[in-house]
Amino acid sequence: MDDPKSVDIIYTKVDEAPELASASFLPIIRSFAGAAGLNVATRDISLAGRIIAAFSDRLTDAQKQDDDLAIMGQLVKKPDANVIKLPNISASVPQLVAAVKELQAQGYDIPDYVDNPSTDEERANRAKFDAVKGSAVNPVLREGNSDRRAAKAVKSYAQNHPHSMGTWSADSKTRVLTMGHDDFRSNEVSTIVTAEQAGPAKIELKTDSGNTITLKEGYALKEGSVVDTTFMSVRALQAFLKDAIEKTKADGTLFSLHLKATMMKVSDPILFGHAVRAYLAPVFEKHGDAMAAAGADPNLGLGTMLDRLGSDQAILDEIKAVLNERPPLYMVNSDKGITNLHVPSDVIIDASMPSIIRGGGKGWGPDGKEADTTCVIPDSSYADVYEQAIEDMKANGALNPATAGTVQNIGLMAQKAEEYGSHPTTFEIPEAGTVRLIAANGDELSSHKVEAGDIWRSASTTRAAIEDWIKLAISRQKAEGCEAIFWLNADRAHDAQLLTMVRPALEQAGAADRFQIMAPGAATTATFDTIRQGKTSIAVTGNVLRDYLTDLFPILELGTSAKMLSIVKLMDGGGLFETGAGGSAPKHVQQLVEQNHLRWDSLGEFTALSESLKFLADERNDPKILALAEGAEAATQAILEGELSPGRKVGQNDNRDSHFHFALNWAKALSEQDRSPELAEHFSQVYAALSENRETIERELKEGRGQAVDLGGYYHTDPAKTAKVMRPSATLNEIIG
Ligand SMILES: NC(=O)C1=CN([C@@H]2O[C@H](COP(=O)(O)OP(=O)(O)OC[C@H]3O[C@@H](n4cnc5c(N)ncnc54)[C@H](OP(=O)(O)O)[C@@H]3O)[C@@H](O)[C@H]2O)C=CC1
Ligand SMILES: O=C(O)CCC(=O)C(=O)O
Ligand SMILES: [Mg+2]
Repeated sequence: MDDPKSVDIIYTKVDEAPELASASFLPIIRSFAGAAGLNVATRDISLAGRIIAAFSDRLTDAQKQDDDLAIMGQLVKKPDANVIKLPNISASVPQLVAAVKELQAQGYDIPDYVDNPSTDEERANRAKFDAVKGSAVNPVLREGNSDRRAAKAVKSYAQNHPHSMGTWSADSKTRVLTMGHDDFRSNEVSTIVTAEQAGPAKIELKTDSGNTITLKEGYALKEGSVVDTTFMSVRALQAFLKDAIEKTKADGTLFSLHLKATMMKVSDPILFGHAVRAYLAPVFEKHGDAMAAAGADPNLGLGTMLDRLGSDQAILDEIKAVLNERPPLYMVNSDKGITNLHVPSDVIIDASMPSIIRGGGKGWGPDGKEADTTCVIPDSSYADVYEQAIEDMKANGALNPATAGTVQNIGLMAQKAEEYGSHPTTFEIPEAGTVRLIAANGDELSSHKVEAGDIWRSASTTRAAIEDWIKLAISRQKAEGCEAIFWLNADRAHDAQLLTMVRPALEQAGAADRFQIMAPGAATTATFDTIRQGKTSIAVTGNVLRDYLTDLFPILELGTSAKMLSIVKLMDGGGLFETGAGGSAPKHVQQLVEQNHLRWDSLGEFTALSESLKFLADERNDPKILALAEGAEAATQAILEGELSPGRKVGQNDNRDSHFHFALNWAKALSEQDRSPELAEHFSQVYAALSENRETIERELKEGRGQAVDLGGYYHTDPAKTAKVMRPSATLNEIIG
């Protein structure tokens, strides 16, 4: 890491496909920004980097790393923060275990991840792993609300080059099943913290056997925060899952479960485990003890269970038999036999449901064929969005990306808003009793009667975050002048509290007539109606729907959420520019390793880069930086118009080729602008060198395509090996260098 005093932009170091792309693209950015005197530094928020930082006390000096995530957590609260954030792995336990294994093999003294820690040391290590697990990065960096939309050029490109869509038929058997009672949605209690109640609250379980267990002390509640508590009844969940399996069997569809085990890292792995247990119920009934003894924990997924059962043929045969008689499972990879229930983080609802909807309601079955799918979404808080989307497809057919309008999103995300901030206050209840949330002044804010195994949680959202979100919505609606809907349900406890702030704020701003307020299901139908007419709608939503909708609509409109502009206006004045709205595409890494082709599209990085530079230019009133920003925008446009984005197959252009063309067009634009004669002079030389050597560079970039490559690791790759693969053109490197 460079001298922090001279850092202008932080570009995050992450994992998987986006990190491979950075190996090629970041040297180009640094070279171009360097010409304007800017220093682009990196901070490591990768899974491997976070593990190394957490256990640095056990490592050699050469292996140690700073806790870059903690440093960035401070940075985003400073007014001059300017961060380009790429997607990083939010690790499930199987991913975490694999990363640890890889680091150990590379000579790092990282302890094993222990399922059931029994000594103080194991418990201390486990606490460190728990902090690294799941969506551990985004909540720390996202100190602002979210503004996600497709840039105009990106949207019109998608309309002119529509991606493939599956066909929907009115008699598709695909549907959503959700609980609708005894779940998080129906048990929710919500309140706004008063001045007297503010301060450290307490969460207590008074057991039916007469004991008091303190689940949490020092739960900091601020005046004006909306605080929710709720729980999922495990008894109702088990009955629901049993029934869902039977209904799926009767329908003759695939069984698929959709959760967010990464972002809801405490609750959703438990829900996932219940689903695995329900699906394999006959095996657990017969062999429960032997499976527990082997560590075949359903929360970790069928994949880990099968590994741990090793060669226990009797149980393995039994599992096989049950898989055969149950409804067929929706497959993550039917060639490799990886099911929906194998790894909790393989089926992430924000990406998995849109993919089914884009595909005409189809999923892949164990026979490698497409089939209608029953989509099991246990909690009913947001399930009706997907239900209504499916109904809309059945009634009106697939969305046409050539003519569809667009949905933008303004999401309430700042300061660990809503459910995504609830991990430290989520508990699997050890014993039947009553859970109470008690404010600092002793007021009881909520009380829930629970049973052993129920999942209880509390989430809070600060008034400052809510007010900032409403302001952002008002200013974006003003800028677009289009339809804008607050996706809030007056009949849901939490939303009703938000509405007590939203309605007066809109009135006060004189904007009430420019916004509608609709429950999520109705808003879904209305929004599809709007975009089917080619118009724009702004969805103003809470944190979870921010996540869901910014994959759902982009995947239908653009084919992927990787192309989205994703801006987080930090509440303390800085800017966080996320690259796209999607994930880190593990399949793309596999293709690179096997065929030396990286189909990752860096359009998200391109648009984030110009936004970050624009922000900096504005802040410093610096024409040189503005020239860089506008040049980057022109280069992005040239990539789109020239159809220079990566293709899916080896032999086509890949990620590296697109970076070369980006550099070429960026240099061209800079050589032609008149904001900075100095930059024009410098980049006319760069442009001349790149264009004169174009054929050589293109040939060098394509050498070795089709052959397997070695990156020296998966989670912790070897920088020299990666650079060799991702920067194969000596000519380009020399010009850029
Ligand atoms: N902001 C963040 O930090 C986020 C992180 N994640 C993490 O990412 C990992 C993978 O998540 P997953 O849900 O599979 O999502 P991904 O977005 O990685 O994958 C879904 C599919 O989207 C397509 N895709 C995504 N990005 C691109 C791109 N830049 N160019 C071209 N195609 C793209 C790919 O389709 P195809 O294979 O057809 O080419 C890919 O397989 C997980 O570890 C998850 O926790 C997930 C979401 C956001
Ligand atoms: O933090 C994560 O795990 C994923 C984030 C995500 O999906 C999103 O913000 O859209
Ligand atoms: Mg998402």
